[in-house]
Amino acid sequence: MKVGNVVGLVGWRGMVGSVLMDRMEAENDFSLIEPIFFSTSNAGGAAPAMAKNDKTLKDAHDLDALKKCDVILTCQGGDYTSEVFPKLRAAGWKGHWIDAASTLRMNSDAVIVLDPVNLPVIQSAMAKGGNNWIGGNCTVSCMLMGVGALYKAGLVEWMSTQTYQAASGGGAQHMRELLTQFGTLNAEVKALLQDPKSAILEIDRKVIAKQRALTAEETANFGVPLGGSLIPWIDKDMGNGVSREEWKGMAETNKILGLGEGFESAAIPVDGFCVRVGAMRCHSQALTFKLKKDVPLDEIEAMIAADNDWVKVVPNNKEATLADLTPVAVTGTMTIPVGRIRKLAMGPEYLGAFTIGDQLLWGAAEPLRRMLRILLEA
Ligand SMILES: NC(=O)C1=CN([C@@H]2O[C@H](COP(=O)(O)OP(=O)(O)OC[C@H]3O[C@@H](n4cnc5c(N)ncnc54)[C@H](OP(=O)(O)O)[C@@H]3O)[C@@H](O)[C@H]2O)C=CC1
Ligand SMILES: N[C@@H](CC(=O)OP(=O)(O)O)C(=O)O
Repeated sequence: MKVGNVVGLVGWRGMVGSVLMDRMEAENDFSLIEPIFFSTSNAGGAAPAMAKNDKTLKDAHDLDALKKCDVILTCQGGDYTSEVFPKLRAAGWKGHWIDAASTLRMNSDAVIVLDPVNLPVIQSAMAKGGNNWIGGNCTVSCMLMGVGALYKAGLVEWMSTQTYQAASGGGAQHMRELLTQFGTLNAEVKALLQDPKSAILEIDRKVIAKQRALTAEETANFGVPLGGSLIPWIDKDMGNGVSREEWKGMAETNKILGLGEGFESAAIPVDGFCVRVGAMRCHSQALTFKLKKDVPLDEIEAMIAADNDWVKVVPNNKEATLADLTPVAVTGTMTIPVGRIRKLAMGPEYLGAFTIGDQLLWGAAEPLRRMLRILLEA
């Protein structure tokens, strides 16, 4: 059935929402829709420049206003989803709900959308009348954009991930906190740094003393210092030694691929450690695969490179890695580089790879934008 073009946009001025708006403008998506802009804080205020006929912000809690939309696209966060979505459905709204928050992801009537990887899963749900389309966890989406080819080819027996996740995953305040900490540490040793004869161990002593002395205010978001350190725990404690971010790795990877519970084929084991590092907005990850058979490296590289328009195989040498396989190189781009691809010492079925993605683009905004296009063009 043709989907109408009245699209309610909630959370459009947040960090994820702003990236989404930029991408929608760049891809001319607004030419296809009649946007209605919602706000949780400024109903009645002026909508942004992309508004067409309706130039006033609507109240994002006004069910009657929301019900007028054919599609609602929200980047407002999980609390908003938990509060508004059930009420809207209970009120009989049958429109399409596209959401960046994790709240509904594992519901049986929701699809985790990442169309370059799981268009068949999306199309099958659409054919059955599905109307809940949820963006995946950023780490999982970026990983599958990079190495989805190996899963599609049925080659993966299991995968282990070791992540290096950026501050942006926590939100805008976390990015600010990281930079503030870097500044504080630099200020602490500025004079010593300017003196080329100063002792590095004295600098080191002053830095660690300052890190340990950071106030509760200076670590309000991460809880402990991140500048010059790392945090090997992301998201909630599942109570069984696994962080929620690590749990999502297996749960969401399989759901995106249409494997495991509710599907015909068994889930593929995915496990590892998720670590917050002092990068700004790119999530990086080192991957270890146990393949089902020994496949030559050149075939693996060709398979990965041909999978989608955004993945880029980076030759496994130092020069190419430093040029193309860092968060600094990838930030703000749609490219998903996959490098350091090599067979590991454990045997010919063991494959290593390293991949990076901008967690606000492929990790959050882009799969939602593309889902909107899929609905509008159906
Ligand atoms: N950050 C991330 O990496 C990812 C986030 N997500 C999901 O997206 C949700 C939103 O995340 P994120 O975009 O980081 O959240 P933000 O905090 O940047 O924005 C969320 C909302 O906060 C309100 N807000 C209050 N003050 C400001 C301000 N100064 N500037 C902008 N907005 C403000 C806005 O609502 P209003 O206009 O109504 O006042 C805005 O829509 C998350 O809760 C999560 O569910 C998903 C994947 C990744
Ligand atoms: N948890 C991710 C960011 C995020 O929002 O994830 P999710 O969409 O799964 O809640 C991180 O901190 O890097």
